Amino acid sequence: MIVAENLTKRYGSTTAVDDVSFTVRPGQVTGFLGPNGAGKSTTMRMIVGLDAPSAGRVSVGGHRYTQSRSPLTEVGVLLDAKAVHTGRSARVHLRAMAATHGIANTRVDEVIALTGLEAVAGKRAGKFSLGMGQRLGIAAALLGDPQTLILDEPVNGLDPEGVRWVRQLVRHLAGEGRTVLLSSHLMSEMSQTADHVIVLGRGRVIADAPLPDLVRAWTRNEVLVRTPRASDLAGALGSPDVTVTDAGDGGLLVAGVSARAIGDLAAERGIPLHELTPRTGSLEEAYMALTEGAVQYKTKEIA
Ligand SMILES: Nc1ncnc2c1ncn2[C@@H]1O[C@H](COP(=O)(O)OP(=O)(O)OP(=O)(O)O)[C@@H](O)[C@H]1O
Repeated sequence: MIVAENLTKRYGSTTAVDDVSFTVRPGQVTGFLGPNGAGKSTTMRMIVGLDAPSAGRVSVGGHRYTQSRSPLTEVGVLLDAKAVHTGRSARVHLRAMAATHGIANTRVDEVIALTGLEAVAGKRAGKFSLGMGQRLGIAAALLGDPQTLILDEPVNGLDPEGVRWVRQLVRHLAGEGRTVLLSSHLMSEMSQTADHVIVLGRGRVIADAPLPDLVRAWTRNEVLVRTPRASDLAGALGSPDVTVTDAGDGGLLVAGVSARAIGDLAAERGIPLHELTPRTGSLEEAYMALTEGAVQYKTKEIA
């Protein structure tokens, strides 16, 4: 369990993390989301003691990470995959890490196999591609078989097979009862991976909820309807709670009423339906709505 209480980090006049409190629970994958510069990495660095909070506190497994006698076996961390780039081979790098914690070389071989690095384990890690470096960072995080995993953008640079592997891995680890905190900007990936999400915006927590609840709260369910009598159906649906918009190509997007109710109404009025498709909102839509006012680096809308 990770517990942050009123965590704050200031760099000069910039407040990178502003009075942030949250709990990351075991047995589930918690996604850590937010626009660029929202404070995710800074928060993660404070969790593992790489940055000292300006105010507040954070504990992992009931105590401060820096007070841990055996950090590698308690918390697996992937913060900056580039930080592992080294003149040593991947295997030697992992063995050196393992030696500091009395971890056997057989475990090094295990994590090399688990992360698909066997073919390149003898090569200099400094020559690794982005994806290989990322796999090595994940191997290092798993080395001590830790109860808690903190992974900052673990799928960055991975190929589709690697992305899927990370998803399956973290779901498996959470299924074993571990605590997993994972950041990513890839919303479709996050929606398949996380059970719970914490969203930061300009250094503050702007959402902390189970993923399905967040999507439900910040998106609206719509129904795509196609009928040759669109204006008749739109008229029949007319009510202050229902919005009907033209979806083009003879289609209507209807919000505020279920697909079943639309189907029943159409049948009652003898209006033929050619399509009736419920559309549930996505995490990406929810995220965009939620962070609209918290995006620091806005891009120009492409017409
Ligand atoms: N060492 C530092 N010195 C000064 N400012 C910093 C430092 N580290 C981070 N910041 C600032 O703190 C804010 C939060 O940055 P942080 O890297 O934590 O955001 P993030 O959510 O991880 O962003 P990204 O998604 O781009 O990785 C930013 O405004 C950043 O410029």
